Parts: sequence; structure tokens; C-alpha cells
Amino acid sequence: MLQAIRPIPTPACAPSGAEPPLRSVLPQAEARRLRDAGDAQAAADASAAQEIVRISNLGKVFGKPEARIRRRLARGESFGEAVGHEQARPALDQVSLSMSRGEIYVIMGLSGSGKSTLVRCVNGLISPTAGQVSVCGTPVGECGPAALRELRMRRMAMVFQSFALLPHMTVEKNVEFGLALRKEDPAARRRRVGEVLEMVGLDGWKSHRIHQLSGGMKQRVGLARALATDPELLIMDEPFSALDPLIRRTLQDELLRLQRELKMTILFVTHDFAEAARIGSRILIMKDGRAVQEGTATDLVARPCNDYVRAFVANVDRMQMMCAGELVAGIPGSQFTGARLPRGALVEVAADAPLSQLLGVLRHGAFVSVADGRSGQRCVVSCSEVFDRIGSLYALGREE
Ligand SMILES: Nc1ncnc2c1ncn2[C@@H]1O[C@H](COP(=O)(O)OP(=O)(O)OP(=O)(O)O)[C@@H](O)[C@H]1O
Repeated sequence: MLQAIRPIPTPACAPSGAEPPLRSVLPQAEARRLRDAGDAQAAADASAAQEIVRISNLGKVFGKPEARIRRRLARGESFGEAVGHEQARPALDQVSLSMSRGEIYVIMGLSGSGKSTLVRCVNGLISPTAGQVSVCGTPVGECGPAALRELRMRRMAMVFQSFALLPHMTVEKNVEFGLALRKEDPAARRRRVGEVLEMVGLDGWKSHRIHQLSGGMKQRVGLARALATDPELLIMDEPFSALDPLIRRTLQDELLRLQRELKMTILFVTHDFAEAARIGSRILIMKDGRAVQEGTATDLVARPCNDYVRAFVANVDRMQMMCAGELVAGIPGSQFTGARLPRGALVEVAADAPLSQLLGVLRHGAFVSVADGRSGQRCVVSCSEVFDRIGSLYALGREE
């Protein structure tokens, strides 16, 4: 049973809807099995199916120089050469990245670093000057208006900082908007609206109008509207930035829960490293249109590549940020394996538990087991190895 996020109480709560379907995801194990069986082509296909977004050498120059740069590119100049000759300042400068199914990929950077331009190239709102974007295998730049509409209607959905809801319409009308555009049957639409409102904790609120809701509730409606179409890619452009810190944290937690349950693939833009670290599987830091460094939050904190990244991660509480699984995976020689442990033999902590929880159990024995609920694997390490790893992370942070 899918667990709905904590419902917002209403005077008269509507009865809960049918259980929302869990979407199928191509299991990593299947790709591994095919590879092991020597079926290289099938394995390559399986891993391509895992890739939801591929961005290759994306470049964007706004304004008059763009046409001249395009002409230079057509004559065989590289993007760097063309931009140099025209003395242009690109909003995006040869950015490449790849997003896998089921991950939350965070893009962050200071204002003007190119985050929104990148997102607008992904959803086809603007055309890049150079490079390619493909979403679920479809090259966005090659789509005509009809194919682009299809891609936006069926494959991706957006959640905006400004909510972008229709303020005088009901919650229900807002949530079913994408389904109505797809001309889906009204009964199926109503059923789906009931399901997603339950998922975001708003069952019972469907007849309220948007202007009657708080900011946090409006963003739940925005999320429900995006989930209603069951997109392969959810793009969230600073979705929680306008909310107060408590609501923001609650919605981050709820997004994480939904992501785990629905295995959503999310491209998430934020200014805030603490937010990126809480929710991101990987984080890309951008500056002046360039990709400066990509990695997990732990990578970026432990090994910032320059002062710009160091400034982003400077005030991060490492203990809050890291989870038990990430910490033990960084211990030299540690390994997650399928080995079963005798019941009660060791203290066990979930891999996604915060580090504080791991530290809390260390006094109960000389070894601790960290269990990854998704893969069913566990990693056993000694308590002294855990302390050494924490020490080395702090030392790295100080040195750099
Ligand atoms: N339509 C446009 N015309 C001209 N320049 C633009 C346009 N859109 C963006 N830019 C420029 O491109 C660069 C990147 O802007 P972009 O909005 O992508 O940054 P951002 O990281 O999303 O910033 P913010 O966090 O403030 O939204 C900036 O220098 C901006 O001025």
C-alpha cells in the first residue's frame, strides 16, 4: 500500500481513494543479469532505458550574437571558438550531464549561473545554440511543435516556485488540468485527482479554491497536478524557495517519501545547498553557465574542487547531511553484500538513517551493520572504522 503523505485535516475529510498504482521501474539487477549472461546488446539497451535525460555539450547564447554564432558553428567552429570570436557571454557553456531513472538530480548555483536556462532547454521552451538534450530517448531539438507538446504532456511535468496555479479555480480543476489537456475520460480524471490529492495529503480539499490555501498547500496542489499525469521526468524549479523554513522542510520530507514510493525521476533546481544535500542523489554546481562540479553531497563537502564550491558547502552540518550508508561506503575496503546475519547478532541501522542515528548505536558493540532496504544488502563495519571515517571527513573539510 502506498503511504500517503501526512494529510492536511479538513472539516469533513473525503473518503480515501483507491490505492495508487506503483509504477514499474527497470531493475538494475535485470541489467546486471543480462550483462552476466553475456548479452552485451541487451545490457546496453537496459542501461539506455535507465537514462531519462542526456544533455551533451549544451550551449546557449541569448540576443544578437546567437545567429552569428550559429553560422560559425555551421562552418565547423567549436562553440568555444565561436563564442570567443563573437566575444559573447554564454548563458550555458558546454554543459553535459546524464540523469538515471529514479534519481533526484539537483542543479544549483548563484543567481545568473544558468539553472533556469538549462531547465528551459530540457523542456523545450528555448532552443540551445549548440549541443543536444534528449528526454526518454527523444531528442528535444528535433521535435516539431506537436511532438514537443506530446513530450510535455505525457513525459514530463513541472512544479514552479510561483506555483503557476489558476487562482480562481478549484483544487480539483487545477489538478486535472494536464489530464483534461490530454482529453482523458472525465471519470478517469476524477479518480486520478482523488488518488494524487490523497498522495499529497490534500484529500478533502478538492472543492476549495486556490486563493483559499496557504503557500505550502498551494505547492502540494502544484505537486499533485504534476503527479496526476504520471510523468517520467518531474522538473522542479525552486519549488520550495518561497515557503517558510518549517513548511519547506516538511515538503522536502514528503517529496523524498513520494520519490521513494513512486521511484520518480526529478530534476530539481535550488539555491540552497542544505536542501540539495537533503534531497539530491547527485548535485551539479553551476557558475557562469558552466558545470563546475558534480557529485553526491558528501563528495562535494569532502572534496570541493574550488573556492566557489567550497563557499557553497562551507556552513553545512556534515552530521545532518550524511546518511549512514554514505558514510560506511566511504570506509576503505567496506562492502555491501547479500550475506545474511544471524538475528540479533549485531546492532543494525538503515542505510538512509541520518549519521546521528549511526553514532547513537556505536556504544552498543564493537561492530555495526548498515542495511540497504532497497537492495537487501548490508555492510558490516567496526565502530573504530566509523570514527576514523568521520575524523577524516572533518579533516578534509578543514584542509581545503
Ligand atoms: N531571455 C533572456 N535574454 C537574455 N539573457 C537572458 C535570458 N534569460 C537568461 N538570460 C541570461 O542568462 C544568464 C543565466 O540566466 P538564468 O536565468 O538561467 O540563471 P539562473 O541561474 O536560473 O538565475 P536565477 O537563480 O536568478 O533564476 C544570465 O546572465 C541571464 O541574464
